[in-house]
Amino acid sequence: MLRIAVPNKGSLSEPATQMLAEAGYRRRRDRELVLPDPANGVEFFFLRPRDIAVYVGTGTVDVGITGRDLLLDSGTSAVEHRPLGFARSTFRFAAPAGTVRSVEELAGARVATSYDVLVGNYLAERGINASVVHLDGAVESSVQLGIADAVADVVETGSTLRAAGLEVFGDPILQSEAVLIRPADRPAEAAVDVLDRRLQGVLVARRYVLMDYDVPVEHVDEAVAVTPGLESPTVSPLHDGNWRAVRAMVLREDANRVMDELYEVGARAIIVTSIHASRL
Ligand SMILES: Nc1ncnc2c1ncn2[C@@H]1O[C@H](COP(=O)(O)OP(=O)(O)OP(=O)(O)O)[C@@H](O)[C@H]1O
Ligand SMILES: O=P(O)(O)OC[C@H]1O[C@H](OP(=O)(O)OP(=O)(O)O)[C@H](O)[C@@H]1O
Ligand SMILES: [Mg+2]
Repeated sequence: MLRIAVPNKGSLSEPATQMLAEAGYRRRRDRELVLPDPANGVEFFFLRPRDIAVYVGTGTVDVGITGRDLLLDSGTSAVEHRPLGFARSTFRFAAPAGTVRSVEELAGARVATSYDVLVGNYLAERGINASVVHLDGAVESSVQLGIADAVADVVETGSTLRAAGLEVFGDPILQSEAVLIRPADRPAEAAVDVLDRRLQGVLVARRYVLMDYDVPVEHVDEAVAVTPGLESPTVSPLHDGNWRAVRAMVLREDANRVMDELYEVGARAIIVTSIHASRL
């Protein structure tokens, strides 16, 4: 039975649960901490997102979902197996407008963060001697309240920073997103491969749509060049021998541009459908 750690709270919890449900696993109904799913040969452990790398790093659980930032901050030996495409954020320094312009200027300053190891390593690698102030959350308030000169925190829309009168400076410390992690010293076992393929299937189903259209025989090559698909598009005969039907996968975000281009080359009856599940 594969043991899988899943965040029980916070920004990662709901999208992780949703993704696992779309991948065909049993969904958590209440606030259970352990959820066996024997039909799929797995057992879920709902843990604090910050603790997941600790469990996976020691091999207590086989695989887990957490944030890349949390993984790096954990200092454990767990490794990233695959990015999962949700909870995307950057991790950045910020300070009141005009007070700190570069990371080098943090020398001698107090930097508040919930990610001490990540920030400590980043500063140490650059030889910058700043003191790291640990806070559990609402880090953005620390400067106004006088216990820090700058912060290092998760930024998604930037609205929390703005509301606190802070501005980012320096390069992003990290681009983060939810990731599947596994122990460093253990090769991915077959059961992990199944989970991994299922999660990839969800990612593909979310990223792509299926496009069907009819096109005159003499324009098939031009149309197929617009929709090359993953391997190669399906081209089928129609009852009217002058036309062909084509089916191909297209990136969801490109769907309208692709439909415009297909129409230009003579395609008609262009239909887009969502992909419910996939296995590449
Ligand atoms: N606004 C956000 N947008 C995207 N990802 C976020 C956001 N806030 C936190 N995360 C991500 O969530 C993970 C942190 O989860 P955690 O549950 O510790 O904090 P949280 O989501 O802020 O929840 P809490 O309410 O407990 O503070 C990190 O990987 C972080 O990058
Ligand atoms: O750039 P934004 O879209 O504003 O999002 C970023 C904010 O979201 C998270 O905070 P959360 O609400 O989880 O509170 P916390 O600081 O107590 O964790 C994160 O810690 C940032 O503060
Ligand atoms: Mg938070």
